[in-house]
Amino acid sequence: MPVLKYYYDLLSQPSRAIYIFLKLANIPFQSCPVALRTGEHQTEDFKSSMNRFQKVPFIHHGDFKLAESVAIVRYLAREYRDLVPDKWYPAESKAQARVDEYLAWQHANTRIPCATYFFYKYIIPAMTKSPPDETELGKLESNLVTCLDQLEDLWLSPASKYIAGDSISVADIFAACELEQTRLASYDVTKNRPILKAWLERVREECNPAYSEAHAVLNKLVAKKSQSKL
Ligand SMILES: N[C@@H](CCC(=O)N[C@@H](CS)C(=O)NCC(=O)O)C(=O)O
Repeated sequence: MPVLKYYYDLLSQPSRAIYIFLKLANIPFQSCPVALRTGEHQTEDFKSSMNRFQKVPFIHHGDFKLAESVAIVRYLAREYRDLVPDKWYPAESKAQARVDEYLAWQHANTRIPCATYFFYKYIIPAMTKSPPDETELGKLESNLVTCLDQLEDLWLSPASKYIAGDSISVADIFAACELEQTRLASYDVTKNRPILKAWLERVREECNPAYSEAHAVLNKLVAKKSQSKL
């Protein structure tokens, strides 16, 4: 098996998801951090030699280069089938299809609402040094609320312990990493949401210590932000 190089930034939600998966599956990899904040991904050289989409996460597996977190997780689950515990991406057709159903759904229905809210409330004000437009922020918050309602109503309720059923899978890792990002925008996704809160606690616990390791930088920034408000 060729060396697996993993390129990521732990402040990126899909980067954390793949990082946690690699750790939980005991897949050996060479760690290749990319600091998005320095813009190192924006050069022509990066585009031609590293990742043509100029985003993280991505992998180089020998000569093979692959981007897009969902494609990466599926590829790794196939390539390292002997290492990866089945629960993370089940081999059985229908169980795998249920995980895939969420991975397809989440792009538009979890990632976009969470990431857009985070970007508008946290990144843009940090860049422009001015507060976000309240009307626009209200619209984005309402999209986020819809996303959380749907996670509870369509995926976790009434009896589903995890996103894809009774067993934890990569679907839960992807969802949790997106939701965690909103803490930086001072949004508590678990407030008045006992189902989501219990699920998130289960996921954190079952994915530790990899989960905490992946979220350490984000947790530090959240703590710094709340201290600056005191
Ligand atoms: N659909 C892609 C999304 C990748 C993505 O949007 N990455 C962001 C960080 S979360 C990025 O690299 N942004 C840098 C930029 O757009 O300049 C995936 O799932 O891997």
